[in-house]
Amino acid sequence: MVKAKESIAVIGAGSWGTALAMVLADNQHEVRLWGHNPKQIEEINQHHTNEKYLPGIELPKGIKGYSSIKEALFGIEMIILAVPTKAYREVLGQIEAAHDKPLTVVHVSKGIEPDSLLRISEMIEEVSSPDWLKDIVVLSGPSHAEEVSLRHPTTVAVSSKNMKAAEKAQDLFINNNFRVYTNPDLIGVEIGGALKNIIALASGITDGLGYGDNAKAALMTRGLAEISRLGVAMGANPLTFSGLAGIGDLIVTCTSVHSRNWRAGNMLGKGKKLDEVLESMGMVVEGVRTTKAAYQLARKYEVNMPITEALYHVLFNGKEVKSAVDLLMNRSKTNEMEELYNILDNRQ
Ligand SMILES: NC(=O)C1=CN([C@@H]2O[C@H](COP(=O)(O)OP(=O)(O)OC[C@H]3O[C@@H](n4cnc5c(N)ncnc54)[C@H](OP(=O)(O)O)[C@@H]3O)[C@@H](O)[C@H]2O)C=CC1
Ligand SMILES: O=C(CO)COP(=O)(O)O
Repeated sequence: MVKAKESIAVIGAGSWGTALAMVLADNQHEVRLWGHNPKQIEEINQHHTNEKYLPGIELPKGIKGYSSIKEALFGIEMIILAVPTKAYREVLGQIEAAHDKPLTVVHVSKGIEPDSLLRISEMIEEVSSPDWLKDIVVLSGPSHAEEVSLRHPTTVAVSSKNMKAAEKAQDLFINNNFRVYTNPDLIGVEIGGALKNIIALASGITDGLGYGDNAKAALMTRGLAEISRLGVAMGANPLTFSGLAGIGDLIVTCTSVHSRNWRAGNMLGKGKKLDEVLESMGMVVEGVRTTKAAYQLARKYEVNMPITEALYHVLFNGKEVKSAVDLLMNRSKTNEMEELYNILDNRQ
């Protein structure tokens, strides 16, 4: 596949920003990786490594680190936004002040903002002036940075209100190891990627409690049911949840030791306190804030989300993990498919 060489700025030099910079550099694009830690940028430029976030990985020489966002954005028309959700407003403010040309933003983060209850693309739209923001694309799917950086086969989906912009992102990233699909359901792709982290935390907890595969399969299946219920109430296409940004990402995050959400949950299940767990991680655990946001969204849309609710009480109200599981198992009996039938009836 012959591709046009582009100049692209990756904003955020953590694990995911760095792994995606590698994919773009492998595709021969000029890649500027911006991070706010000058020492880390020096390491990227001098040693071609990012040891804190991708230990043992040699970065392609085509990646150049930048600690000045103004320099990183000079002449640039496409950025990849790869910072934690909670940093978006601050970083978008810096981009607005430093941009050179109108930008297409490909966001690759997985979260929902608590209280405002905005999806990431909505937050970008709210914060950014149309003077500099051209299009917003989301890239999401089952993709641990550690495996992408080893060039192991990975599949993701891209979506946007403007599918031409999504197709452009597909062309920039796709290669023999990194297969990119388009999906026109922006809401579903963002909701699936964000909410699977809640179920990954819960799966880590049941693993930490010593429960087995039955418990995890139950969480994943019933978790997907409640993610779909909320997503559909918010306007998503139910089919998206059986795709890469839905079940795909749920599987990879609930079953992999690479997942920071699973690992954090595992420590909670073993009896550690949330504060000490988050301190020991050294990387973002998006599922914690997303649990709060999803709990609030469930109330707003009057959708039943028992796993999210149980986890919310564990994380924010000091509920014991074991009693949260007992509570879930002792809910009043129900028909597995009832709510699905209701959703389908309402859509006719
Ligand atoms: N890692 C993965 O496998 C995947 C992650 N994602 C998503 O990508 C997003 C980013 O995650 P990931 O890269 O893993 O997170 P990491 O914790 O690995 O890295 C986060 C990066 O963002 C930087 N950062 C934090 N706050 C700011 C700020 N205010 N201004 C500038 N930079 C900031 C951090 O800098 P510092 O080092 O100074 O803290 C760090 O470089 C998340 O939403 C995550 O869910 C999606 C798919 C896969
Ligand atoms: O989103 C991811 C894989 O698709 C990464 O998950 P964690 O943030 O839990 O590591």
